[in-house]
Amino acid sequence: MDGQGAKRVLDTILASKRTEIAALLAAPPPRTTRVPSGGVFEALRRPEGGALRLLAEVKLRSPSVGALSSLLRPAERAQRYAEAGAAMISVLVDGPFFGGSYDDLAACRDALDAAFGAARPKLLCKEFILDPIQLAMAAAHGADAALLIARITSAEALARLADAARDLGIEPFVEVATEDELAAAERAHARVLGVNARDLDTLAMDHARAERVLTRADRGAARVHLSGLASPPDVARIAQGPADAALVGEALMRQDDPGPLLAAMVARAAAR
Ligand SMILES: O=P(O)(O)OC[C@@H](O)[C@@H](O)c1c[nH]c2ccccc12
Repeated sequence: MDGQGAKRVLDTILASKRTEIAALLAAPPPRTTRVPSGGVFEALRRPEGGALRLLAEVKLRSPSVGALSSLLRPAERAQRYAEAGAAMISVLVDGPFFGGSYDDLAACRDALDAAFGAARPKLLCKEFILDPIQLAMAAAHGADAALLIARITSAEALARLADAARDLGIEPFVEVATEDELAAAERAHARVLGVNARDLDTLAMDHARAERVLTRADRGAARVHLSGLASPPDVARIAQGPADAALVGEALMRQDDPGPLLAAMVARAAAR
């Protein structure tokens, strides 16, 4: 896909979200017994001399690569990720473009609670969030954190969404790609920052830009490298840099059994 095609996809996704939001607002508010756990910042923060934390993603497909492995159901996959040492599991809940759902998130949460109790990895709800109703859905379906993408909102809206997330007890996980977006994230008081090496408008990968933005980010934040990591040596390279944590999606989603690859990545996350 070229840059213009990618931009059109993002615009199409956002238009579809506005329709979904209208439907969510018209429906009865979500009810739940699931409670966010807190502790997301601490789970992602790398102690001095400690290992890079790893986040593993459940993403059944994506607009740029198409279908990925769906042999394991999301909840089974989340358990493999937890067994292999993921600090956090990111679940795509967008349906039309990424093949996910809020029910997938809830199934992951319930399976992890049953298998690991309080020692379970944290859960990140990944969605294109434009309205607080999506945050309420994330919390009701078991998220501990929700992705807020600086690229798709104004700085003011980003700060309001971050406050709304905190009011629900979930951690705003703010994704940025550029220095301007970083400034907006910092104004929203984000303490968990994801720096996407892939530009959402063009889909172009730029690891040098990601490292630069990560280096400029507040050292008090948990700083997460997002996208483009394919192998244990890629993880070892990020572990040498400024990031506290790194997120891996597609490479794990190409595996019918992601356990061995994630375990090998965790083993290479140690040294700085
Ligand atoms: O599959 P990759 O290259 O490992 O990247 C994962 C993750 O960063 C990517 O899925 C992502 C980052 N930001 C997003 C926003 C929406 C949807 C998806 C994403």
